[in-house]
Amino acid sequence: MMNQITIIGLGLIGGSLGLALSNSKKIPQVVGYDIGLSSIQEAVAKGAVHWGTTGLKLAVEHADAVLLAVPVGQMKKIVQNILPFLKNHCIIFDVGSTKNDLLQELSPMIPPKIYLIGGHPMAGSERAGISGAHPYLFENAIFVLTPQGHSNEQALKTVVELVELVGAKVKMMSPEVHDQIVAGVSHLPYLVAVSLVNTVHELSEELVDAPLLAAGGFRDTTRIAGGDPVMWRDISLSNRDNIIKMIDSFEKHLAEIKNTLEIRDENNLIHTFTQAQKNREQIPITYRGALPEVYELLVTVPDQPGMLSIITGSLGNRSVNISEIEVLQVRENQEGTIRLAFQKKSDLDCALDILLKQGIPVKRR
Ligand SMILES: NC(=O)c1ccc[n+]([C@@H]2O[C@H](COP(=O)([O-])OP(=O)(O)OC[C@H]3O[C@@H](n4cnc5c(N)ncnc54)[C@H](O)[C@@H]3O)[C@@H](O)[C@H]2O)c1
Ligand SMILES: O=C(O)C(=O)C[C@]1(C(=O)O)C=C[C@@H](O)C=C1
Repeated sequence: MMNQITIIGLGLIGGSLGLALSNSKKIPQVVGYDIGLSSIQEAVAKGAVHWGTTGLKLAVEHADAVLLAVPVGQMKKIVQNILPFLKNHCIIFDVGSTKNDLLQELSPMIPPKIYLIGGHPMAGSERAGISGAHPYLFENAIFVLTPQGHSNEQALKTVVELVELVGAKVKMMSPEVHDQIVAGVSHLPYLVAVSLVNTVHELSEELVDAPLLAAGGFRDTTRIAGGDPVMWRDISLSNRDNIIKMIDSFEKHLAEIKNTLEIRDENNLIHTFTQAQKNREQIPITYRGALPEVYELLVTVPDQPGMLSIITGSLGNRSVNISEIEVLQVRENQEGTIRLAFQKKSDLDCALDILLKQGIPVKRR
């Protein structure tokens, strides 16, 4: 396929792509570059890259493709710095969360015989850095590609193959449409989560027990607020206009609910909530990016060391394949709940049987 891919930015996304590509054994040289020496060391130790360097020329001069996985605000500077070292027909492939501004900024810099293809994996996490990297992060995720002028058929085919190699599914669209959509499905949720966390913080200054009562609903709706502020600053500024439109729309919906409450309009409340319930059910469940179709169990376990390995060990011994594990414990030193998800119903049935026989409290979700 190609001999060398260089990943610039060995954080959550670069590290995860490196792990998936290295594990595939289809790319002889997966090379890493980062400004942080410790990220390079960890990436090499984890097997995300075959070797890494803080020397930019060394990192990219033999690369068939350079994968940019740094915050959006860093991309332009990096492209400027690597261009003099790239060989002809090298593909620059970025995975930034916004596309239109970024590609407009990068495109004029790209010389003939160098290709530029924009991409965005719709999978990630609130955890920044290589420590959160995972080889299966992109499994079944949608991976948007926004090829434009500085591409050709062969370069695009290569990038599609790379995306499929990491387990993701390609979706082509224009950078403009991509940015309009992610303003709603990704950027607005982050900003709402931020506002929610800060609102409850204010409340807790007055009512100190507020955090104690914050349970699943609060946790589920605010997880993303734990994301890296620098990454989100860059995303927010780069997709500013679309985000502002989405905030306007969100404010309108919230204002309608506020008004309905002020006039105590019971019917309208039911109408709005029912509509939301139906709309959420309509989100496709086939892909990981939306709501994955999984079979779930909730396991109640005492907060003791080793419980997770006892559970996973007993399921593993019987070849039950767990697709997701989530610790739902809200407070330390108390009984906690673990959510186990399976892709096959037969795995769920088997897990239920094994855990019940061990006297572990478990129920279907
Ligand atoms: N986190 C997500 O959920 C997610 C999902 C899809 C796409 N993205 C996009 O992927 C990109 C990377 O995000 P991430 O979550 O991996 O961030 P991260 O903070 O985990 O990793 C970024 C890495 O880039 C390095 N870096 C920063 N500036 C650099 C520079 N000038 N030169 C070399 N290395 C540099 C950092 O040291 C760090 O290791 C961003 O553009 C982000 O918008 C993120
Ligand atoms: O935290 C997650 O689960 C994510 O997938 C993060 C998420 C998202 O909003 O969906 C965040 C930003 C990226 O550009 C893509 C994905």
